[in-house]
Amino acid sequence: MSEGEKWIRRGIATVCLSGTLEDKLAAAAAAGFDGVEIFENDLIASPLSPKQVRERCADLGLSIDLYQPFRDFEAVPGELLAANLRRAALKFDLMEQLGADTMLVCSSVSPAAVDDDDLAAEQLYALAALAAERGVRIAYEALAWGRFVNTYDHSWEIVRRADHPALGLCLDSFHVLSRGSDPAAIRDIPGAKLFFLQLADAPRLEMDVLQWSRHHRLFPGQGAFDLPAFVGHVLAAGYGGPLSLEVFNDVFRQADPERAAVDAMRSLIDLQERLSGSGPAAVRERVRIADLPPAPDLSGYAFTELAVDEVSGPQVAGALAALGFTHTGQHRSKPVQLWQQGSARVLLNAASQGTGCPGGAAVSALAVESADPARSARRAEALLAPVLPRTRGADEANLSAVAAPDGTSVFFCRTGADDASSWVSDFTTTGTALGAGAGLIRTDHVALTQPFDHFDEAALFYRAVLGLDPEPVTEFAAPFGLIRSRAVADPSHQVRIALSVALLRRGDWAPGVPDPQHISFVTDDAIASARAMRALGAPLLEIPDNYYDDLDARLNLPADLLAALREYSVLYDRDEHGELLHFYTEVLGSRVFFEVVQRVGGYAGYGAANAPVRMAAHRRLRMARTGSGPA
Ligand SMILES: O=C(O)c1ccc(O)c(O)c1
Ligand SMILES: [Mg+2]
Repeated sequence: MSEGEKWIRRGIATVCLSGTLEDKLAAAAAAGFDGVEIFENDLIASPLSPKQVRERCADLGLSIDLYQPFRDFEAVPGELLAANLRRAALKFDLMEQLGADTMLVCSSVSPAAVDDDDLAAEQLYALAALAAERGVRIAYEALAWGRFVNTYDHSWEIVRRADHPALGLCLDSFHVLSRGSDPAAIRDIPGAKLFFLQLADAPRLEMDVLQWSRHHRLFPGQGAFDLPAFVGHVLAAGYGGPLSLEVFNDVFRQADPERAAVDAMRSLIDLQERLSGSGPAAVRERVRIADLPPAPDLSGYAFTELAVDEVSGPQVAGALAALGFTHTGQHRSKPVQLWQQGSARVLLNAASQGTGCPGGAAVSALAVESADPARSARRAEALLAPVLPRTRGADEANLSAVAAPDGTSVFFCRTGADDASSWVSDFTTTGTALGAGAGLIRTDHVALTQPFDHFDEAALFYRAVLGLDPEPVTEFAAPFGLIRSRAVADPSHQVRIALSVALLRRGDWAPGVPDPQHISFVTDDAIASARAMRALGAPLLEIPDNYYDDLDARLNLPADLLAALREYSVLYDRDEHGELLHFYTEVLGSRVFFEVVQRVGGYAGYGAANAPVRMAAHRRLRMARTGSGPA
């Protein structure tokens, strides 16, 4: 077997990407794909002749793995068959010029089709015979909404009956998994009959399957389907073609194609890593990516960094002091302060440009404690994370950082090490964190609102780059629109990142905090921390009485607990594992605030049920401050 055949090839359908055919091909090549599926409409709209497209692809190092889709062919009355075969013959001419040897035929949705498997098989045989004369293969795909053929086992039954060497199957994970078919039986199909494999993930939705497919597909790892298991079956059956993405998604179709293609490639690298972890050795070897180091264990946050300016800097510093933090260090060469309490560390960086607006503050970086920071950085690069250029003094730590899709820098550190990954020696000591402060122990999570167009990309990025596990998507009704959130966390829950997004693009009426972000710290006694912080003058967020009356009605908490929660404006939630007591500060600068959480008995969530109350409280304060509305 040659090197070229040993490693599985990666492809992408042009329909996944935005722009003209030329834009799409350039983007696919730049992201490192080996091949493309050419979507017919992209070709039709292109000024390039099929031969020129072939040349363009060759120049870009792309093979044309599939021409698609050819629709409404099979099981029609005789007079229509002739027309369909003529249509196919002309497409075979085109494919010859393109240099594409496989044509996708989707199961018919035509009102002219009849429910007759023998007729479908007979006509597909005729098509395959014509194709074979032209050196072309037919890959028959059951659309989930096909009129009579809408499951993979049915499409296989027809292909099996037709029994022509130029006729095989195209399996599309969306069509198989959206219908709830058991993919395990794919293993029983001869590998040589699996001509093509299209991959798409999707969120679990209860809706019409065609709408679901045409608008909501996602790249593997971004949705709810078990793609590693699915692909595992297909490879175990002996499929030898590419892993090819076919994702119809409203957002991706409007996104910068170069960026979307990178997101797509990252999804395949991640999928290959998952596949290489189990299954037969021969399959594992084919999908393995040699230069992708496994994710090192993470043991927590080294620090989080806020970009501040001369207005927000002192305001945030004052708030941190009142939360019991100590200003323990000053950067040797930059206007960066280190604040610490327990192992919770916050940097205030007045040098970066990233505050968003005058007087604003924003999360500019998060730094994780990695068992092997250099390996973490190599992994991030292998997953196509943009490596950030760094300016640093001669003897300062050489921390590598990458940029997440939302612009946040991600650093890999080992705070206790005596090498470059320990960043603390870049700071001169300005104070010592004495005692317990106000009881904060470490950072619990960082919550980042994502740009609408990059939510799914960001979740996959953080998950794959940092080796985190996704938590279920939750959605809740908030005062200014629905919010979707999804957290990702390492297996031991030392690093949690909570991502959220408004379900629709925001309009102009956006009176809430725009794109809020917060950093959450752990206490083991929320009431005591709130009391201590209040005594220090911390700007804690007040929660209205209605909230506590409702808590009482819903949960019947012990009276003294309820009274303490109410007195200190501490919120409460419960899940099947335990309880959450948590409270917030006011917004500092334009969008950032802090949270304190006490997780009791393994509570796993983030208090989403309370987020609307928090949002309304923040809005009330904002209006009171700016004098532009009722308090
Ligand atoms: O939505 C469609 O029409 C369509 C076309 C081609 C495909 O491969 C597919 O999965 C869906
Ligand atoms: Mg398909």
